[in-house]
Amino acid sequence: MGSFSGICEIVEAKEELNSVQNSNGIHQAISQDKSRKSPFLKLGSDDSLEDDINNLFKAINIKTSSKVLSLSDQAVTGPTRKNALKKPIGVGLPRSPGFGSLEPVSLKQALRGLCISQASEMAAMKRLSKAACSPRVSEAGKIASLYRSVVVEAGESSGSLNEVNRGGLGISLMPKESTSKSSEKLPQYLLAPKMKSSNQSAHSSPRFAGSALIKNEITPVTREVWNQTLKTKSAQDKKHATSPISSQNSGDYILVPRMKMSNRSASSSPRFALATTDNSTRSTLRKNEVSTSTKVSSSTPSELLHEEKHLGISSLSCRSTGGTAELGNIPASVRVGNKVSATKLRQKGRLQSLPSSSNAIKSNKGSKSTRNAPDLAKPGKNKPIVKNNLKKDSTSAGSTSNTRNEITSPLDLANGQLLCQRCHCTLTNMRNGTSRDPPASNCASVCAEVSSSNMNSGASKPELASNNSSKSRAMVEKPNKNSKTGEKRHFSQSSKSSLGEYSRSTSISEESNLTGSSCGNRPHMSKDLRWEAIHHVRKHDGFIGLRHFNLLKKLGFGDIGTVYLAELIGTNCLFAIKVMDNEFLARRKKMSRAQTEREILRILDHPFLPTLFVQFTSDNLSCLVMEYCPGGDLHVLRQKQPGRYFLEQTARFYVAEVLLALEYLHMLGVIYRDLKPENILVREDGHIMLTDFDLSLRCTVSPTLLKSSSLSMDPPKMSGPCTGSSCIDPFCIEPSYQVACFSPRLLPAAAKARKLKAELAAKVRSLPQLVAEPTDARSNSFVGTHEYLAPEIIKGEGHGSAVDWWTFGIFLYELLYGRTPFKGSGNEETLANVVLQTLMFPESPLVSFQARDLIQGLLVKEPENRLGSERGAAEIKQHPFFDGLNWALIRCAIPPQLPDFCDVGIVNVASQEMWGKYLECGAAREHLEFELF
Ligand SMILES: Nc1ncnc2c1ncn2[C@@H]1O[C@H](COP(=O)(O)OP(=O)(O)OP(=O)(O)O)[C@@H](O)[C@H]1O
Repeated sequence: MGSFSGICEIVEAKEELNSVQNSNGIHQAISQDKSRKSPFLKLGSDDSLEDDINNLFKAINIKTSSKVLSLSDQAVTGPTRKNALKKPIGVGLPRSPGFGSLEPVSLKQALRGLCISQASEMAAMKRLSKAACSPRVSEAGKIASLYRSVVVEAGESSGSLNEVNRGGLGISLMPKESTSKSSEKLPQYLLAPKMKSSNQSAHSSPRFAGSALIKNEITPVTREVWNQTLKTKSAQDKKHATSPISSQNSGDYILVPRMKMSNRSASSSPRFALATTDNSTRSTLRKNEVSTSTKVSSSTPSELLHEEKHLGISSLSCRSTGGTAELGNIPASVRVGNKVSATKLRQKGRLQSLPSSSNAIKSNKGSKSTRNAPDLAKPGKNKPIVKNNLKKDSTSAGSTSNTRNEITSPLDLANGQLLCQRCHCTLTNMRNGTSRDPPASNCASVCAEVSSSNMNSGASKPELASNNSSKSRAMVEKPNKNSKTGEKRHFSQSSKSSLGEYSRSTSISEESNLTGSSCGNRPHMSKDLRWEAIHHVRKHDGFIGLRHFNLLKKLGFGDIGTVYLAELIGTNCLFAIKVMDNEFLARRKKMSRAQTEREILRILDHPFLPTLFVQFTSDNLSCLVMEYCPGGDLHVLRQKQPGRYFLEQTARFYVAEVLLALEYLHMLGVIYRDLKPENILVREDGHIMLTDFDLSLRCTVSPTLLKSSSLSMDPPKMSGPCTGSSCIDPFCIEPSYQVACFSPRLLPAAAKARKLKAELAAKVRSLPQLVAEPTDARSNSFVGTHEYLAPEIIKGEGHGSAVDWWTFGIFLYELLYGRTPFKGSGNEETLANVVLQTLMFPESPLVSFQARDLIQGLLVKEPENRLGSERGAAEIKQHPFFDGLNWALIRCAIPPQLPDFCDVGIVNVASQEMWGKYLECGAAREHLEFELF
């Protein structure tokens, strides 16, 4: 009867099951059934034999069901469970005439019914197993999503944590070991088909493992995940406890592993955030190193000492940090990075144990004087026109080296300071109340601002972070309250133009850069925290001067001044300060050069040109505070290459960036006139920076939009696979100079793509072009460097912007061949060669036809026939040598090599009065500057 099936039966059966489970015996079950007088048993109570059989069947059913239930009890809930309970019983009953029927049944019928019942039972068990598995899987999914959510939550501020723990989560849901162990206990017929498949299948095996079983299996693994998560979290928490600021930057501490996964991110321009795995990792570590050094240089005692002495320049002292003890709290990736940094720092510390004079000399390795040392031995090598002896100072060298050697870690946690991995600023422990200095909160806001902006920027977060880490350092230390001295007066006497005022005035650009805008007036650097740092100092002290900087190292010296690496006191901001002695300049009639440079620097805003942060005059020293480039210059870099020349792809990268810089300068009406590898510095990210504008010529320029009709003079194209410039990869290596017969056989699709690309490139070429070439500019100055002088300059015919394309040709030649094309045994011979000698290419190294063709086009002696003379950079950019290069994305491209960072040496200048002693001027390859008219 149908009326006896259903919930009632199930409920009854369940109760029975509990009893059976407890009693472990059929007889007991039967007796209990009897004693309970269940309705089910009542049905067959009239016939003793059939009654017994029924009881027997029932007991069997119950026992079998109990197994199912015992296994599935915890796993199966709700409807599934009901079905599971119902079916083994409910299925058997209606089919068995004896069960649920008042009609008497024969033994045969009963036995048949038993068979049917058992078969049904097995089928039901199978179904149950499926039913049990399915929720299990979904529960596993739930657990997975739960963990995900937890992990996401834990790593909300750190994307890479998510990555890391997602990996862990995946593993946690595949408890192979426990699965196999559990499986061993199961009947073979249940296991075999399931266990052959994946782990997921193993979960589905009819072990009827409920959620508890799943939990048991997963727990050991998930515990690991949890532990990892918690460890990371606790490390973060501790960091947070150390500084609330760090919470916003916490993600940075795990950027290292994440960045390993990223493709093309920070290492190109940090700002533009693209770099490969290795590059980004290297970049990160190197940034750590740099930041470490920076941190060292900004140690508080030094600054206090500095403040006490009221000096613009002081010896540097460093304290031992307690960071090592705290490293356990830092994620491994960070620890590794910092270990590397610390190790390198210690090495640097050893280096710094040399007297400062040695440092100065060492540091000048990359400077012009030292760079040309090998060349000086050669006959006819240009000598500097003005070269003062290098002033050596050994004052407080010992103390400096000692203190530097004490440094162990950039993470100064013991002192409540952390080095922010995002902006490399020092994070002061605010939560512990150790920070009482207003600038700390300023840093907090600065960091918060950058952090939040970075957070908001989605995928580009790490890249932006790495960008800021390399470029920006915020201030945290307390201001120099005693520094409002004479310099302030200087600042109040602003003078913008006259040389007389120049010697006693202060910054023009300081005002323009800082007033009313914390971001300065350089859009491409607007996010740079160095603006904030300078702004803060100026706001606090009312001015900014030499006394606000710690000199760390002499970077080099040129014709008109000496360049130092300097740190803005109380911050971790590094700058290159060019210091020029006004008296010296006036004496040597070089004031105008200095002024030209200053004026040009003030208007620059380009990724491949220096940013002038501030300028001021202190004690008759004119100072330009600029971006610091830690990678040395291309002259030094070239010397380090095998064969002392660059590979063509490398050279192409550098000349392409230089070309963009020159194009920009020309658009501003600046003819550079002094292009040479020495003036091209390598940034931390491997991109270039064109410096040194004291020989530049300012002129007017009228940009012209050339229509397609006037662009018919496309340079001859070479046969080669890549003829288009539509590739999104700025440096996709599709050598257009590849000879067709060496090309791999092309698939039709590839050929089609190439054709499309070529067509697109043709269309791009036919678009109107903006040409801003100062073609009318003329100068009769005899300026430049002998080997780079254009023929028209030597001949004194007057020159214009085409001289930059000549020097560009010499520059490319030198990068590719390791020497300049017209170099003679002496300056005279060199000049004669430039005018008279035909351009020759050495057989070795092998250089592509395209490169040689470009050089040939540039080194045309008549400026009017020279490539670029008509349409400037736009013309040159279209040369096949640059085919396949995406100019718009070049600053996002991965540089050919990352620079070796110079040691942050220390110049121990005892007092500001000694600045003059450190001002040296000289030249490596002789600069010529004779105003003829
Ligand atoms: N921003 C910078 N970052 C790192 N190093 C720099 C920076 N600016 C200059 N230098 C180093 O200082 C040296 C001298 O600088 P610079 O050439 O600008 O001085 P100069 O007196 O104008 O020289 P020149 O004789 O070419 O006119 C450079 O060769 C370079 O090594």
